[in-house]
Amino acid sequence: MTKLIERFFDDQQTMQKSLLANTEYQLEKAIQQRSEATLMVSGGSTPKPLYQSLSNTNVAWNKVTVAMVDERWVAEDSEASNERFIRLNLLRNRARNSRLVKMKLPKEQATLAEEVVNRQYQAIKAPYDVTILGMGNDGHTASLFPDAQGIEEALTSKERLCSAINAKASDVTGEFTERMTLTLNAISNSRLIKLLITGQDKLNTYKKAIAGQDIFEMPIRAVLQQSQTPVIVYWAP
Ligand SMILES: O=C(O)[C@H](O)[C@@H](O)[C@H](O)[C@H](O)COP(=O)(O)O
Repeated sequence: MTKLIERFFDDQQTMQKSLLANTEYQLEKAIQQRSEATLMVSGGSTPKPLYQSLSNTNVAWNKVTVAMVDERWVAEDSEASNERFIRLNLLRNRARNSRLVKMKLPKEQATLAEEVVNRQYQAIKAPYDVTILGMGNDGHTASLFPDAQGIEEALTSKERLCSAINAKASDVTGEFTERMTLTLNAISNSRLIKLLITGQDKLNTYKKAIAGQDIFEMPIRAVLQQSQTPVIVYWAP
């Protein structure tokens, strides 16, 4: 069982403040100790305020590699693109000098890009310093969706860092079922994982996740159950 640290707050503002301070500290510590830092970033609405505030901090951003945790297989200028979201919210202000490792390549299908994306991710220094994750009420994290095509390999491969995923269409995926995602193997190879969730529904989902075992039913369980890396769960109503 991994070290699960639950940091539950009274409101989102206090949560974001603490999250910002801790993330900034982790990046600065990494730069001090190893002259560089790696920040793995998810899409989703919950980390948006964190990214916006982080972009204004005094971290030595030219020493930071930012890499995508997951991506929808859409054009880079699409509103559904996580890369676009990261460029608009994080890679600006002082953080505009950081290096971005993207997942979306000009290939028609995610599966056709898997090999090259894996090679590019192999060049990122690991363990990653901070990995930011979200969670959906279907139990997905990153783009590790229950019942998706490719999920078994993404949760069990010991070599792969990134996997192409074809999710079952649902309210959560919308029309964006074709994805690229970090594998569990890559996510676990972090110094610290931060899971960001808000609202009562997500709290209920989280409680259901920690109460059960089946990682294919709720892929977030695989992150909560791994024993390699501490996970800090940030929650606010
Ligand atoms: O591309 C994405 O959408 C994400 O990387 C995904 O895994 C997200 O983190 C969760 O769906 C939670 O999203 P919210 O923070 O918007 O609830």
